[in-house]
Amino acid sequence: MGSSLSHRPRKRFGQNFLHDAGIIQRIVQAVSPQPGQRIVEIGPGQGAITLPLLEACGKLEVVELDRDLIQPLADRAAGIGELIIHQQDVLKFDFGTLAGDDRLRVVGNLPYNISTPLLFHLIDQSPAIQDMHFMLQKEVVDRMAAAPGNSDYGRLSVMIQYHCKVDPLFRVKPGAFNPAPKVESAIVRLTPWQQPPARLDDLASLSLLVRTAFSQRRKTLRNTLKKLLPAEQIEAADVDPGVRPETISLEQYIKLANQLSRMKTREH
Ligand SMILES: C[S@@+](CC[C@H](N)C(=O)[O-])C[C@H]1O[C@@H](n2cnc3c(N)ncnc32)[C@H](O)[C@@H]1O
Repeated sequence: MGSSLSHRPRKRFGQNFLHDAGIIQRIVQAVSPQPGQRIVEIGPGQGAITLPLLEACGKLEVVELDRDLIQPLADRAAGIGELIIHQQDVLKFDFGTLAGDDRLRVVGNLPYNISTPLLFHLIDQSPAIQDMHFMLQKEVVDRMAAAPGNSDYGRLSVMIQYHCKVDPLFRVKPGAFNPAPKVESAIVRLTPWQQPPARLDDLASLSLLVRTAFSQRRKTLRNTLKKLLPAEQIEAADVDPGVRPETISLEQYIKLANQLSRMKTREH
């Protein structure tokens, strides 16, 4: 245990360790781990959430990049339950290799510097996931949960909401961590939809369209989507080409994406 206590948090790994027992308890209660469930934790660090999760479910897999944290973590888990540690970069981790029969539950106080690419990496695998509970920068949670018309509404909102139901749970103050981050944090629950919210012909079209639309938030769709979808095609999807990207709902983006797929098919 001595070596873990002397570990100096590493900024490049986004290490802000949770020490507030009340917050740790609230997170574990929100996850509500049950014996036998397949749970994977991203970035266990010194085990703040890992150990109570392990205690509740008896077996846990974790993905941690920092080699120096592995042995102290294994030592702490000894006698509590079966902890399987993958010393790897989670952005390259194939969650499919963990797949048994039940869908995975994913938990993590995420390194904030990789949170957006990590969310996109995970939603690609969402059919294999039952739910995810994450600590993130509060502002990222606000963007994930934002509705059309809100200034936080953007690419992250549309793409996450296409895959998952987003439930912001509670806020966490910087003082709950060591070292304290500069920003406020929040816990969010993401539950992948069993059925997509509307019929989408292909995900690549939605992704391209949303990225292009929000590349210039202040311009109208007519202007930003010019090279992808002419105004009459936007109208054909029942969307007004004269409006800005932040006013378009997920269902409307799906209609536009289907229009784009149809055009691509016609061109080939
Ligand atoms: C914010 S800390 C959280 C630590 C611990 N779960 C806690 O709540 O105290 C983020 C953790 O993710 C790990 N990490 C950073 N980048 C990672 C990556 N690319 N893949 C896996 N783990 C990573 C860090 O080493 C660190 O342990």
